[in-house]
Amino acid sequence: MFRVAPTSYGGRGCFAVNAIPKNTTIHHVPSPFTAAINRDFRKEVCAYCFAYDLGRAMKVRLDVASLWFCSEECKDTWIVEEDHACDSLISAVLEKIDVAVARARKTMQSGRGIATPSEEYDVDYVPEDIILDGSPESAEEIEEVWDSIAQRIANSAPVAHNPLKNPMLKVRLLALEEIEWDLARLVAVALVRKYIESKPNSSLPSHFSWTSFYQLEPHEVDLLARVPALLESHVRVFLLLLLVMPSEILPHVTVENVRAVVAREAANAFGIWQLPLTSESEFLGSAIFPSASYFNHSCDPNVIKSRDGRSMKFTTARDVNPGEELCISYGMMLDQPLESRRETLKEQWYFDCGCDRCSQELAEAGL
Ligand SMILES: C[S@@+](CC[C@H](N)C(=O)[O-])C[C@H]1O[C@@H](n2cnc3c(N)ncnc32)[C@H](O)[C@@H]1O
Repeated sequence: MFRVAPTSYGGRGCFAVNAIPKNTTIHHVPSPFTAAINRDFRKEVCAYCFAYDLGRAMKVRLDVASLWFCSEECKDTWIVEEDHACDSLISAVLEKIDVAVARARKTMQSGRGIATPSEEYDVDYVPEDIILDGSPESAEEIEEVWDSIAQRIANSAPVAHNPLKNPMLKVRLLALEEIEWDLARLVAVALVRKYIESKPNSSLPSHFSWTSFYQLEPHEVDLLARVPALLESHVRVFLLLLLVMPSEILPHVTVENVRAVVAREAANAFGIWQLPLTSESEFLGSAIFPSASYFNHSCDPNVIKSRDGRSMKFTTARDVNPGEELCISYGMMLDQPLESRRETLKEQWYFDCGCDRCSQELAEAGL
């Protein structure tokens, strides 16, 4: 129905191959490649269908990992579709992250100082001066920070059951901030998918494919230019994952792969919003649906995106001609005047909007 091809103004986009009538579902993605519910909502949002009941706690909890569900059915379906499809590694890694972070944060809060996050960590990679000094000012500085992290890791041999050499540093490292904790979960699931896809005879469905995810446009430099402090967060997430990931996934916990995820999460993730969607809806988390990330934004979109449970659906808002680009709206800014609309897009998605409506309004304003 549509194909992905280059646009004249903003990378690749989706173009109708044939005429498409209004109200046609042109794309449906059953489940995210990776997603994370924001920490504040973890107990209030179903980890399978993303239902949110005005702040009421979900009734059903998975025994391992901090995952709550609105029903036994959602829990059982999540176990089969998500966890079993990935050798039960998703629940295992989420549990390991949560135990390590929660324990380290408790230790920090209590001021007790020394913590032993887990006896089972078999790596002792943590560089001693990991708490970065200042913010990166250019792409080169970002490279330098990651190069130095990668080098130090390459130089420190993993030692099985090494006693923690610098326990306070590890506690500081593991006591992630809320958004880092969410990001660690999102990155961890992506790396589990990568590991599963790399196994011989892997039969993961295409929406779980790391290869497809990797083809998305990275936005690391844009993101760090806007929020430089996130570089330290990315490094902390990387080091945490090195410390907690199970041995079979550890080879995939590389600087390159972790950067690949955080760089693609920016500007490609879809918000998980409270439904029905209104300007008052709570922002519950983020999800990545790689095949849906090729839709560019238009301030006069011909496609409506909608979430149904954990799936995303894309439906034409009007009749579309063959060859016409299919565009969605990235956010709720369409009612705003030209200038503030363009500011929002620049601030949140890092681009100067090249859509027809903006071009026309810019020309009318003599800009
Ligand atoms: C989710 S991706 C869309 C697919 C992207 N064009 C690609 O090639 O991968 C979002 C990025 O596409 C570009 N983009 C999307 N809509 C645009 C628009 N209206 N004007 C200019 N660039 C746009 C921006 O670079 C934006 O950060």
